[in-house]
Amino acid sequence: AHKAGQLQRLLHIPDVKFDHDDNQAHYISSTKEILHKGYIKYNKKGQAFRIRNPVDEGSPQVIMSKTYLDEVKNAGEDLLSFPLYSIQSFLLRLSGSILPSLPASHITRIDLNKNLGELAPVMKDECVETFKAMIPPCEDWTTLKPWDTFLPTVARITGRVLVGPELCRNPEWIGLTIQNTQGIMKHAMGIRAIYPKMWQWLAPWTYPGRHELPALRKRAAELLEPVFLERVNAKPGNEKRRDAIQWLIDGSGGKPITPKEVSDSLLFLFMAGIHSTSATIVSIVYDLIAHPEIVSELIQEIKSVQAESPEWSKNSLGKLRKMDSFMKESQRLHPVGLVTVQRCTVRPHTFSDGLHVPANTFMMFPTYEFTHDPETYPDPDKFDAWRFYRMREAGDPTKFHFATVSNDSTNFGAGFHACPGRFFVAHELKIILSELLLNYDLKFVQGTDRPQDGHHDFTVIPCTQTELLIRRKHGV
Ligand code: HEM
Repeated sequence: AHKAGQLQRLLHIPDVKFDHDDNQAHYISSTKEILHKGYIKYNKKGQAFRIRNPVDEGSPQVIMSKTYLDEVKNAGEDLLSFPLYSIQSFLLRLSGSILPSLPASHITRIDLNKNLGELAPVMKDECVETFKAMIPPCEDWTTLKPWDTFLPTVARITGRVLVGPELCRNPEWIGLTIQNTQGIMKHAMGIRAIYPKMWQWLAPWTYPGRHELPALRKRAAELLEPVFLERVNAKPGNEKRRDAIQWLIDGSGGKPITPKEVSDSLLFLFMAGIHSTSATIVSIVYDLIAHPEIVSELIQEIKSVQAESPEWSKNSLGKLRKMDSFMKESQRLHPVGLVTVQRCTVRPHTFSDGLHVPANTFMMFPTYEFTHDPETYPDPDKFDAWRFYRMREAGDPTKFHFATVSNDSTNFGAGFHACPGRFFVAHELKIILSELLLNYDLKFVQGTDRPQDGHHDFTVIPCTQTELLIRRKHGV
């Protein structure tokens, strides 16, 4: 009854389907086609459309046109909620998972961003150390799987900034953060496989995997506890550490806070940050190798910036304008998701043009289509490394940065919830790329073909199996 109910309430929104093989598997492998079809047929005319939700048949998804973006950005949390979307779509309250953490988003938005400049040299040191451990120091070509190299690199650099040197290199901590991210997906699927929607509420009592995520969270809190106690018991005059543990403790405003609360917030940040950044750098590396003509210009830019300021800072990283443009173009062509700005309606709502959506509706925007619309990005399928560099030079130099969000550039979301980690990501990627470009040569094992992305539902995954050849540059 529930299933029919929600669908019934959305029947006034046109649905878009496959002309043939309109089945679950086709949705999971080819959502991109459906989004394109609906974008052309409805979104371009300012209308929303509805598509099947392959993992939750009872909750169709509404794909909004750009004309609704400002209204969605301005809507309060009591009307359109991002945390509620995550809770409902990943069944977070049923699997024993962490929940979206407001304090974690807050300290990323405020404290991490305030400290970015000072953290840049620390991030570079961690990158150099990780490369030493991961890449053979050989001046002959050796093979390397970029996913297996850059996932740990990103985990360590991000970890260094979020949890400091003690935990960021602790293999058990790193393992827990990865298992937590994977476990959330696994258990949402597990619960859906066992229970029809109307019986899912039983999962916290009867689902066989219900103890896994809580046990993992408990262990993470135990690992954090000694570091946590050191911080809370530190003498008042001691210099404070610059990391998320400290900011979360300080942000509690003197209210008692437990290691578990802090470690849950940290697990949330690792979930938001590691996989997305790793996938992005792997795509960037593939594009770098596929377009060797841009390498020397990038190296020249790094060297001229470093000649003025040898140590990375907010200012010097900001001067890597060509690199910034190249990164944004790579993300435009190879994003980590086809849709962003996912929201769930808390109560029924009627938009200003009369579109009515009931409570509990999943809505989202087709970012891939926005960033491949020839009216906004001429020749949209062409890789043009300096596209955004030229837009900055010709137009407004404060716009079109990698970390800029606008109604034409929504890979980091939009409005209040737009990714607060995006400025950090821009720094991290520039530091990793500079290290690679200055010290290593790279090429594909066979030919020069860039590996294709994988697609699963709305997720885009760069090929994790491709092998590259790498060698240390002579004499560096
Ligand atoms: C390339 C890497 C990344 C991408 C593509 C990405 C993308 C996104 C997107 C699309 C959202 C949702 C925005 C919206 O719906 O309006 C988001 C939210 C968020 N991201 Fe990122 N992100 C990345 C890396 C990171 C990192 C490294 C961190 C932390 C250090 C982070 C922390 C967060 C947090 C805390 C939120 C929730 C914000 C809120 O609810 O207000 N992200 N991110």
